[in-house]
Amino acid sequence: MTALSINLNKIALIRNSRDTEYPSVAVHAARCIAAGANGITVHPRPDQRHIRADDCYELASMLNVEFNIEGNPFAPATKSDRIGVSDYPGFMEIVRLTKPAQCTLVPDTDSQLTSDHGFDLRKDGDRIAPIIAELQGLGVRVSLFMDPDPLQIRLAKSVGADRIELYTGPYAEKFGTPGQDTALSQFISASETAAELGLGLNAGHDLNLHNLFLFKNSVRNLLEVSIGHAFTVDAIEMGLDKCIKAYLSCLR
Ligand SMILES: CC(=O)[C@@H](O)[C@H](O)COP(=O)(O)O
Ligand SMILES: NCC(=O)COP(=O)(O)O
Repeated sequence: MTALSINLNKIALIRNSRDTEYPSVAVHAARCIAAGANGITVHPRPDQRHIRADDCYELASMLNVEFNIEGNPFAPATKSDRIGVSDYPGFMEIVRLTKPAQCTLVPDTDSQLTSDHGFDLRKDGDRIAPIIAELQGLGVRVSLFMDPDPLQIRLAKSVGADRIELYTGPYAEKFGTPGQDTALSQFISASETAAELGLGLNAGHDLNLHNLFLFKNSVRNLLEVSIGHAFTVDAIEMGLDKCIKAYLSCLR
């Protein structure tokens, strides 16, 4: 079964647009879980534009499903500019304090609009390896955000990752166009490389109710998808419970 992990970034984005605690990220997480979500994902960025360090602490204290924290391991500590909002202690400090089931390392720069590429481990492998070892020493499963590049996936294995998360933006972009099958074939071969190496396979970014079923039924051994952007809009249109069930039905 492929686990559905709901990314709550966009709920936090709405919350942060006013000086209020509504909507509560924790309450929304509980509602997603009650509706059948298998996990919760957050991506605390240094500017705390959406998910804050405080959200991570609260979620870590309450979740009874897999908690996946995504981010750049080199993201530095920053000062909060909002009254009542804690400073951002640095990505690795958040993970040390919360010890989630899984940490997905993502090579985002601090100013990026969103995540839009995987690691280049030829460049970053040497400095990522000790971080992976530290997290695993804390009992945290480590996944690396990767492009569907077999060479890079082999390097992910060599630096000790437990899993990779395939960045599915390029697949989503080509879905429904003449380039769809070529794009998908890259992810299929990447999944076969991961399976050959014994790397667990996750996937995420721009997955939705239109493109998820084909992806899930094309790649091998997909363990988890993390979905937030499209899910949030779909839930507004369909209702949360119905939306969770619609996404789960794509994963059966
Ligand atoms: C790593 C990834 O693809 C997403 O999980 C990421 O969290 C999206 O970040 P934003 O929600 O800030 O666009
Ligand atoms: N890792 C992908 C994720 O958590 C959510 O990505 P998106 O569905 O918001 O594009």
